[in-house]
Amino acid sequence: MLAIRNVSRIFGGLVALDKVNINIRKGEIRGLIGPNGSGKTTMINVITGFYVPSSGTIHFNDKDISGQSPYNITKQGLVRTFQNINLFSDMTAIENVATAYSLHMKNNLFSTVFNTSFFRKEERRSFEIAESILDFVGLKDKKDLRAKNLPYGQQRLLEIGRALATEPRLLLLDEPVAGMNDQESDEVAGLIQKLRDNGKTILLIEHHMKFVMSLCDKLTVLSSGNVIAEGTPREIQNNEDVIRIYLGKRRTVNAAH
Ligand SMILES: Nc1ncnc2c1ncn2[C@@H]1O[C@H](COP(=O)(O)OP(=O)(O)OP(=O)(O)O)[C@@H](O)[C@H]1O
Repeated sequence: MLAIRNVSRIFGGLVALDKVNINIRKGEIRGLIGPNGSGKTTMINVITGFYVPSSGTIHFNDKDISGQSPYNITKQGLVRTFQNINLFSDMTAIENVATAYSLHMKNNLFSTVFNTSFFRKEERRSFEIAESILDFVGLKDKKDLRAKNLPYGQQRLLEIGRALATEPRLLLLDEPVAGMNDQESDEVAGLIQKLRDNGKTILLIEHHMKFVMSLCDKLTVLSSGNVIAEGTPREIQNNEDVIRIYLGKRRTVNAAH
């Protein structure tokens, strides 16, 4: 579904990604891990069009998307969430999701300005869809609360809800459980599994080892812009190179976090 071939990204003299190859199959949950500064965020930014690759290609469903704008890439079903909360804080939960859906559907200016019956119908539909998405992410009973009044974990769930409103086929989650307690991260893990069961493909960056090890089908490990290992969580836990790069922090990858 996603084929990253020989992708490099250079900032000045710094090689943030060095001829990276990654292939992601439809329906898998892939984790991208690696120490700070190893190139994970740069990889997501390159995939989603926020950065243009210095060289190499990215194909999504067999189509070359390298260097396309983030807007165009999102429209094709490759959608991301951000490390930091990125909600309309004064809007309610349902408004946040409905807005994301409407923007995705792009009501034309004419119908918006003149408030035609078409627009009113579309608006009703966007709220119906938003409600079903909130139900899916477990926030239906919070739909009328302002985003800023939700606890942190629920704000992150709402962000995933906003991403779902743009009808992704491949969802990229940037540190989805950063700062969450165990119960909150279990909820996110359950949601990601449910997404996969509904036909989505997931690529996630996460430092929380227990989370990625229990959730992901396969892991790709970056170190200094290079893929140093790829395999099942069990294979990665036993990989000498991976254990070595994590040794500075903890004794084994398995024990981390
Ligand atoms: N816009 C930029 N300009 C210059 N250097 C950058 C830029 N973005 C990233 N880098 C550098 O590229 C390297 C990879 O950074 P990146 O943020 O992708 O790593 P990361 O694995 O996501 O780290 P973390 O886990 O801390 O988020 C780092 O050395 C970083 O300083």
